[in-house]
Amino acid sequence: MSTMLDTILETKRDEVAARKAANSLSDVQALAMAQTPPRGFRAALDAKAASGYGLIAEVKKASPSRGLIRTDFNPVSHARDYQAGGAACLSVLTDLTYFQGHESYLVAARAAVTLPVIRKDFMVDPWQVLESRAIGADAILIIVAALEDAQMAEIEDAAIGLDMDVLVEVHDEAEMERALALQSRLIGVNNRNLKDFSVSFDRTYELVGRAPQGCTFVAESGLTSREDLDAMAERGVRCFLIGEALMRQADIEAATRAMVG
Ligand SMILES: O=P(O)(O)OC[C@@H](O)[C@@H](O)c1c[nH]c2ccccc12
Repeated sequence: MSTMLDTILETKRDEVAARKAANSLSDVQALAMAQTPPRGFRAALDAKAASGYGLIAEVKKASPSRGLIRTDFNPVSHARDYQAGGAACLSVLTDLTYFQGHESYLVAARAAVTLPVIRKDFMVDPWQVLESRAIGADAILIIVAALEDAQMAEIEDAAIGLDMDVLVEVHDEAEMERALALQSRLIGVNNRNLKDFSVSFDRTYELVGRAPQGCTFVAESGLTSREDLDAMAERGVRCFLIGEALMRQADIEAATRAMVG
C-alpha cells in the first residue's frame, strides 16, 4: 500500500531532480557562502528550555490532513508574532505541493526576526541541504521514516559541513535507534503518523525515556494548549514544535505567550 509519505517523497524526488537540473551547483554554492552564518538552532532551544519551554513555532499555511489552515497567511507578521510571544525558534514549511509552502516564506520570515529557522521540508538528497543554506535556513529536518541509513548520514554530513543543526524526526522505537546512530543530538518525536495522520501523545511518552543524557528532545504535532505542554513537562519534555494550534489564532503573539510565556 502506498502511503501519503510515499506519495510526498515521490513528488519530492521529481521536484529535486528538476531543481538540480535548473540550477548549477556552483551558483547554489555561491549563494550558500554569501548567506549570514547559521543562527544556533539547538542552542536557542536549549537556552529557552533551561528556564521554561523551548518552542519551535511553525509558519504553516496548510497541510494534507487539514487543508488550508490560515487564509490571511503572512509569514513576516507570523514570524514577528512568534518571536514577540516568546518562541525559541521558527519552523517554516517550504513544500509547495502538499503544504502550500514556499522558499520565499522562509527567506521573508528569517529576515523579519533574529530567531533561528528550520526549513521544514522532505529531504531526499544532500543537494537540498545546500539549497536550504542558500535560502538562509539555520537547520534542516531529517525524517527517519523517509530515508535509508546511508542517505540520512549523507544528508546529516552535508548539514554539519555547513554548520547547520539537524532535527532528526522519529515516530517509534526502531526509528529512534536509527536516529541515535547519527551525530545529531536534537531528536523530535512526531506524534502524528505521516502514514495515516493519526495523532497520539503516547508516541512522545514511549520515547522520551530512550533519549540519551544531553539530548535535546522535542515533542512535535497535535499540541493545542498550555495544559498539553504542562502534562508533557511532568514527564520531562521541555521542547515543543507547534503549528496549527497557533496558526489558527487571531492574535498569534498572545497565543504564543499563553503557550510558553
Ligand atoms: O500543526 P501541528 O499539529 O502543531 O504540527 C506541527 C509539526 O509538528 C508538523 O507540521 C510536522 C512535524 N513533522 C513534519 C514533517 C513534515 C511536515 C510537517 C511536519
